[in-house]
Amino acid sequence: MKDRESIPKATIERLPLYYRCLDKLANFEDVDVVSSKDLGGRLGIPPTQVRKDLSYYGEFGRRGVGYDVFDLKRSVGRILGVDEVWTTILVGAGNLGRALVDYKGFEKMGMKLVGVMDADLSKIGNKIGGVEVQSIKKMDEIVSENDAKLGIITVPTDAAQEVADEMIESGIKAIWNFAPTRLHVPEDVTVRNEDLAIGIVSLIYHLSWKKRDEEEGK
Ligand SMILES: NC(=O)c1ccc[n+]([C@@H]2O[C@H](COP(=O)([O-])OP(=O)(O)OC[C@H]3O[C@@H](n4cnc5c(N)ncnc54)[C@H](O)[C@@H]3O)[C@@H](O)[C@H]2O)c1
Repeated sequence: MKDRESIPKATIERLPLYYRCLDKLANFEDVDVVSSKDLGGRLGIPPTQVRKDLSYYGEFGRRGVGYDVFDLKRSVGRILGVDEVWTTILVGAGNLGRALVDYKGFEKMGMKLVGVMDADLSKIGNKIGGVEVQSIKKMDEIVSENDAKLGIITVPTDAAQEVADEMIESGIKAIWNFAPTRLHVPEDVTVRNEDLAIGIVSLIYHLSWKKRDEEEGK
């Protein structure tokens, strides 16, 4: 494997796409061998890019034959770390929190939800996606009992930093943040911000410029 620091961020972000596609090929389409052209074609990624991305991590597949789907899925899974179970907590059992807890697809990516917490007393004891909502006061206990390292934040913006601080204090090392705000965290904590509004606004931007061009007869 190449020096980890030299691997482009874009390559790392494509790995989960390869993994999901390989999982589909192996488990739902019974495909044994796949070429970089076919794998890339399914994802809209040029085959040269597929080969380059994988080459950062070693030698996979055989020239002229392709990749063994099962082997490559296992290798990419290992590279990503999704072959392990990552115990996870979620804070904020509201609309978005509920939707995320209900989605079972994350389990395939190694995520195991061990606790859902909220500050609203009326929500404590309710079950969402089969998981009982617990008090935010139980965070330390839940994190240490389950050795949780991953935290998901689905609270309103003004509560996000406070929740992040509590998570870090209790031992969480990676945060998936859905609140549209920048979190301040120590260097050894990784944050991924998922700002859903950015996606829709960028679509609206394109629609709006197309409309303006049409109005001007361009
Ligand atoms: N709902 C969506 O589709 C959506 C889309 C984009 C972004 N978001 C963002 O996700 C976050 C949640 O949105 P939502 O629609 O689910 O809100 P919501 O109001 O339905 O849920 C928020 C939950 O957080 C809990 N909460 C508030 N403060 C807390 C604290 N200090 N500790 C623990 N729990 C606390 C509330 O009791 C509530 O259950 C917001 O930051 C929002 O901007 C939501």
